[in-house]
Amino acid sequence: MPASTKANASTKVVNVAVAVIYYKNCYLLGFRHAAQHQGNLYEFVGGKIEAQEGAERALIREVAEETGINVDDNLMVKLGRIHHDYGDKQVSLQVYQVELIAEQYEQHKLAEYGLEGQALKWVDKRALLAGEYPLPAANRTILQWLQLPPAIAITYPLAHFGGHTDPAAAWLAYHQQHLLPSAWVYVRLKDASVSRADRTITQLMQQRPDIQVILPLTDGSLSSAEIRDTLTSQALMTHPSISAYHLTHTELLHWQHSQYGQTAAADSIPAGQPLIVSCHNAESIAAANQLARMRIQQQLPPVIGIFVSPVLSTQTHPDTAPLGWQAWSALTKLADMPVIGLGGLSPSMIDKAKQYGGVSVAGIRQFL
Ligand SMILES: Nc1nc2c([nH]c(=O)n2[C@H]2C[C@H](O)[C@@H](COP(=O)(O)OP(=O)(O)OP(=O)(O)O)O2)c(=O)[nH]1
Repeated sequence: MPASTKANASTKVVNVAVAVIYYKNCYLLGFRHAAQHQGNLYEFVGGKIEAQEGAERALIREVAEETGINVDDNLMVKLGRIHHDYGDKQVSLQVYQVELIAEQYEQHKLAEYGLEGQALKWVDKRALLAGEYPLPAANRTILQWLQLPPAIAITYPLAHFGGHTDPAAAWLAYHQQHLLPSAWVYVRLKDASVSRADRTITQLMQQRPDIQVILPLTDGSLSSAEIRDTLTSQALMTHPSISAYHLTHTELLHWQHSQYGQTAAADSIPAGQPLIVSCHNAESIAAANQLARMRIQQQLPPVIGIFVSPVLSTQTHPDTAPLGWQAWSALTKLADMPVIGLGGLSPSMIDKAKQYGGVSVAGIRQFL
């Protein structure tokens, strides 16, 4: 093959549809043949998207061809899109979660081989996420996405306890008591006093070591650098329950603009933890996609989700017009990472959120 043709072949991006098939806590993996690209590794069922074929159609076809499972009528929820450069091949994975119904699982749970002779294995979610099954490098991001729970609680702003003699103590007592066991919690006070925010958040994490914490990049009105110096003090930085850092819509757009000039905002984003970002429109989702691509390229922990809000009207933002489910659903389609519904929702609305393209729901009052 002439060198130029070889170079073109290696830069051509292969579009792949990937199905994360599961029933309850059991996830289906295939095993790639030694001779295949990324051979001798486990994989989620999937394959190349053909010309003129959409990702979802390709997925239905590949799942049927490889496993015999007909997922035509199953709900598919898009998790995201990953561009990965393996050096010898570039792939763009379009990843969907496909939940089987009991009958489908019963029918296929004992199959040890797929229709193409490949080994199949149903594995426990915990073992999968713990990395017990070696997968291609691009799948690291998928495993991080799968950590997201169906519901995320958000703490009340400190001002909510403004009537108390010691609002921080009241905030702490309330959340210490009301957070559900092992809950994922976006812990923020929306308070201008950085030292108070730091102290109060640390206390909550000490009192409730079971919770998984999403920390604000900033809290109150101080600059990213100041809060990071305080919030990422040794004790907090190394706390095992920090699941992610959160960027507000404003911080995200600030990051995007700083890409082309001063880099202070870019530098203020922690490199060691996954991120969750707030978006309200197509522009900020495009910025979140850009940030997500950069994190993958730099092999940093990924953007594991975005809050897209407000889905419905809320008491906290009575003047903001809600998106409504249809417009929210249109926005979920633009995102290259899992979407979390926020605004006027309750944990019981998770099924509705999935039907409209999200993977989780979040909120304050209904989630505490
Ligand atoms: N099916 C699947 N492919 C994955 C995953 N992760 C990942 O990086 N890939 C990559 C490996 C391959 O380069 C590509 C999948 O393409 P494929 O399975 O249709 O293609 P292949 O090269 O193995 O097969 P072929 O050319 O012989 O048809 O995507 C995954 O979880 N599932």
